[in-house]
Amino acid sequence: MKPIVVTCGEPAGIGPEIAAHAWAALADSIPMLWLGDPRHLPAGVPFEVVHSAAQATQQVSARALPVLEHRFAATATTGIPTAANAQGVIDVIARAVDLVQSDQAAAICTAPIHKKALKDGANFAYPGHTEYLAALAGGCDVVMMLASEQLRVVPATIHIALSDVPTALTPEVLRRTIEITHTGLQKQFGIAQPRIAISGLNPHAGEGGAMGIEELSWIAGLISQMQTEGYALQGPMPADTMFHAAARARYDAAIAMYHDQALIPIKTLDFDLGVNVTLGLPFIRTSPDHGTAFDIAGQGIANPSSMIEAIRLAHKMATR
Ligand SMILES: NC(=O)c1ccc[n+]([C@@H]2O[C@H](COP(=O)([O-])OP(=O)(O)OC[C@H]3O[C@@H](n4cnc5c(N)ncnc54)[C@H](O)[C@@H]3O)[C@@H](O)[C@H]2O)c1
Ligand SMILES: N[C@H](C(=O)O)[C@H](O)COP(=O)(O)O
Repeated sequence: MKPIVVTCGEPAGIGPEIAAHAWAALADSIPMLWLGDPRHLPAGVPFEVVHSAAQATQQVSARALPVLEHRFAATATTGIPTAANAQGVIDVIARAVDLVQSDQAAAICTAPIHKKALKDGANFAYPGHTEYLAALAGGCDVVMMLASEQLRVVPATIHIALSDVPTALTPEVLRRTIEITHTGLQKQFGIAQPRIAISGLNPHAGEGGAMGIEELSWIAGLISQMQTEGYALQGPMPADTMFHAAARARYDAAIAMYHDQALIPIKTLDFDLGVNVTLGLPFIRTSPDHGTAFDIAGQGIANPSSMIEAIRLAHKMATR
């Protein structure tokens, strides 16, 4: 099987150490290839430089972390991003996409990036991996899903200011989010008839127009229309009461209207095991659900569980 390519992410963050832990946990079962600068790996991690994805064999993996070297401008200081390294972080993501699109790798698992460090250091034009990967894939429509055993959530708008949400959230955007989520649940999660719950935008889903009008003016109508087209949808539901255990049992994924409405419930329920999956790409991409954690980088205390789950899920999707 082709390896899962794991990007280094921000070298000043916890990405390199959790990738090393993930290799130690998964080396027997999942071939992986770390793409980055070996100078950024924690001291003592056994690694072996390979020159192509094909060389990242199970035999190599059994004795060391296979590394496809990507030379960065500088070494890294844990907890403090180096501006000169920002372009390397961006280039590694693009190189990983090349590997998967040329069929040399089975999937991509990205370690966390620090968005502001990339913007400050290299004028990175994208607010996150999700948007950058969509551009690298030729400008396809994508959605960001965070998934765990307990919950799958998708925000209809992603990395934008809260004040921009009501304008950015249009019937076209919500329809596309529902369509991509539905297809992703079928193809990547193997759910034949996905049930999708959709939140309202306003408190109490607008409470009949008393607390906002978007639910009445178009969200409910779009949901009804798409139900007649065969989608198994519920909503608009008040966001505050759609994430308790009994409610979660009634759907396969929840679509919320903005970033925190979707991500607070899953990171509260399952921060250690949540996985970020981009749906709509022509290749598989997963990521841990947490960020660069500068406050604990280099201390050996970062929990690798979300990274391990992200690699496992990428492998499961690739072999489905
Ligand atoms: N996939 C990604 O690239 C990704 C995901 C989320 C956040 N980010 C970025 O990461 C940067 C920092 O974001 P943040 O501070 O909001 O969130 P964060 O997830 O980096 O940290 C939040 C808190 O959780 C702790 N934490 C995070 N991961 C942990 C782990 N594996 N083990 C133990 N504790 C852990 C941190 O120490 C911190 O206290 C931002 O630039 C953000 O955009 C990137
Ligand atoms: N929005 C995500 C989160 O808060 O977990 C995170 O920033 C990752 O986004 P990308 O995968 O687009 O970098």
